[in-house]
Amino acid sequence: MYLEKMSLLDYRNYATCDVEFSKGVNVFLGENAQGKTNLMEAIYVLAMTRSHRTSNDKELIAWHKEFAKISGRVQKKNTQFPLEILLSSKGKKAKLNHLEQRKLSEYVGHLNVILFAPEDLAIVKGSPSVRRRFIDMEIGQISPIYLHHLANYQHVLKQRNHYLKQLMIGKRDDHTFLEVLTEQLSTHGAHLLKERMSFVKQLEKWAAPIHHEITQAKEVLKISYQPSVEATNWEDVDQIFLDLMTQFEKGKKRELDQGNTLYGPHRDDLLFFVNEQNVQTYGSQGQQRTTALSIKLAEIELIHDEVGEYPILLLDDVLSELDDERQTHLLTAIQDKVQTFLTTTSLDGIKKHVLRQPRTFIVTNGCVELEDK
Ligand SMILES: Nc1ncnc2c1ncn2[C@@H]1O[C@H](COP(=O)(O)OP(=O)(O)OP(=O)(O)O)[C@@H](O)[C@H]1O
Repeated sequence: MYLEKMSLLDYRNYATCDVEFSKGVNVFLGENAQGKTNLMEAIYVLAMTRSHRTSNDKELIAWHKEFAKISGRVQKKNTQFPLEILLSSKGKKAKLNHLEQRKLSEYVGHLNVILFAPEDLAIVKGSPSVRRRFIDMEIGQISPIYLHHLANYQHVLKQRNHYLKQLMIGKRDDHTFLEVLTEQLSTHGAHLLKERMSFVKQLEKWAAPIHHEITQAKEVLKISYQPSVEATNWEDVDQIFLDLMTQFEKGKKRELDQGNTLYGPHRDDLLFFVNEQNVQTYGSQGQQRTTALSIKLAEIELIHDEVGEYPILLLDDVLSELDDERQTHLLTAIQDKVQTFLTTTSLDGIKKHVLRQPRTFIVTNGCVELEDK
């Protein structure tokens, strides 16, 4: 799949902008703070309905404006369609084929995107919440039902935490409602866990050989999901539900003492091991970078496997951060099959010969122009 064109209206520092992209490599070249990342972000929002940089949609609207619009046209093997996102202080609307989608989860997944930015090192180095968000965003792209369970899980979790606090401070003493919430949480939680376990297995299947190759067979990458609840069979959603319920029963006193939900997918983590050592704790900066790169490249293959088409790839400010070998590996892996967008302040540090006929855009103060050849 590829994004044929995109238009912006009052998006960040763009008043208006219309760009037609190449199916291959697109380069956004410009000085600092001109709007290169804003363009990448707009593509990401068009695909995912939310930014990778902020959870506050108001920041995306140009200063002193009421609303912002991003529209684009997607080409797939057998179909093509327009997408549109409208952002306003009242909320956002997502249109697929000019029709507003009632649920954002029904919109997400029509344009698949993988973003690789320097912050992605946090998937390896950062806190468990970063990794949980990563898993949720990536599975959400290939499974709308996952997003449905996730939204419900988060809603019930909030309610349950609030109710546990009220029980803790003695404002309530009826445990029947807690049981109802526990059952609902376990229902949605079981679906999340089943999908996460299967996703992590797939991710490892694709990432391990890529990592092996980038490190010239020196390193073996393993990825392990760390659940806060033990289940007897991760492929059986009913069994996971029962195991969650059992854990809540066992841990009831602890939860009531702390007024908080202590088990379930919102407490889980993902660990990366290189040659059997936890790369977050013991890995060098280089090993952590390679791990992040392997994961991103694996995701491209994973989406292709699930969806039948390659996603588009956004490389925000990462190419110059990679050494020659990793750069070559990345660019060769995507060549001719993945539509790629990359930002840079200079093409100097970039292996231009590997980039076959890129389309270069000059970005200056919220304006995008095709480079004169
Ligand atoms: N809501 C907004 N309205 C208007 N301008 C905004 C808004 N949000 C950010 N900006 C402006 O966008 C510019 C930053 O753009 P962006 O983050 O895309 O920079 P960049 O070209 O990627 O730079 P760098 O190379 O430093 O990463 C800044 O000048 C900032 O003031």
